[in-house]
Amino acid sequence: MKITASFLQHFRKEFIFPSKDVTHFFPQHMAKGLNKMQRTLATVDYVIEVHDARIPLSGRNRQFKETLAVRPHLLILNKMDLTDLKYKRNVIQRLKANQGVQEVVYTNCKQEKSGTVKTLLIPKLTEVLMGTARFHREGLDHYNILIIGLPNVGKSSLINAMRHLHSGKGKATPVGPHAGVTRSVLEKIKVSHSPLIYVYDTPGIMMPNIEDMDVGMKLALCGTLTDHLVGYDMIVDYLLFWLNSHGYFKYVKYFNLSQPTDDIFQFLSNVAKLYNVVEKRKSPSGEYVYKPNFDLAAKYVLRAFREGQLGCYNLDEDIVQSVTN
Ligand SMILES: Nc1nc2c(ncn2[C@@H]2O[C@H](COP(=O)(O)OP(=O)(O)OP(=O)(O)O)[C@@H](O)[C@H]2O)c(=O)[nH]1
Repeated sequence: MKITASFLQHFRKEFIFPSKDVTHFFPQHMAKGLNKMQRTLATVDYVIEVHDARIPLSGRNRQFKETLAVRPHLLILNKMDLTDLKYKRNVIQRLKANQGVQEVVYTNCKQEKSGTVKTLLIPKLTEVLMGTARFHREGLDHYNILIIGLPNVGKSSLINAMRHLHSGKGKATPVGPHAGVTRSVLEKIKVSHSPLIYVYDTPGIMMPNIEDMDVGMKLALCGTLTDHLVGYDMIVDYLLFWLNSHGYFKYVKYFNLSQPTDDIFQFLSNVAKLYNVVEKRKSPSGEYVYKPNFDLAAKYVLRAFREGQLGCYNLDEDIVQSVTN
């Protein structure tokens, strides 16, 4: 069966990504954060940028340098448990060659049992800190680090994992599945004794860089934008398009379908039936009609994707391949 690209067919020409609306929900929150960040910078030695490993090349805000006046040296690609690691080497090469990143570390901050923060991040951080010029903070016995990144990429989870590693203390920075959870006041947390490293509790939230619709939809798929502003069914339609056009059909079995489909309405109807999210309504003639709840069905699909149930993907795999081939 030939799977066509439904998203392209239906929307590419007519659909303009609602980037303004989507990013407008952040301004107050982000403006405050930026203000705080800028005031904090005088006492910051180093900036760590966190990004989602499923979109290693898309959506990063490259204005970090101007906004923060400190160059982020270390890029953390978090949620490595959800990405396709066969592209890891090429992604790192590409980031270093084309995006001016000096160091890249992959982490999984959700299941820190896997030890990525302890075994990969802390040693790398120590190494880069030792080799970094300290500007006006020369001679001080401790390092201050500011963590920045787009909403929902795992900044608070990273701080919690570092805090836990060092002190055995549990969660203190709020973590949530939706974009824009962190709001608290800046506080310093000790995350390493030797060298003495502190991390600012409130991670800096940056505006995503939505270059085009593909990038916007990938950001939405990873939960970096506000779902309801983009539209649940729209995000799922993009997901279906992406999976089909890359030949990934794990979703067929997961949602009990008989075959792949590029029809978003048929797909969501099936999911709605499977999860029993069908509304019963009385028609004007008195008969009952059953209407699938597309929004709820789409939420189930998104949750499955974001938990890795539909497979682990690098949504930038085309860009990575186009460079390395
Ligand atoms: N699978 C997986 N999920 C993660 C990982 N790190 C964080 N998460 C989840 O991603 C979601 C967002 O995590 P947060 O730590 O709140 O992200 P944040 O960047 O601080 O979010 P904002 O406060 O919105 O900026 C939560 O549901 C976390 O449990 C990871 O490495 N793997």
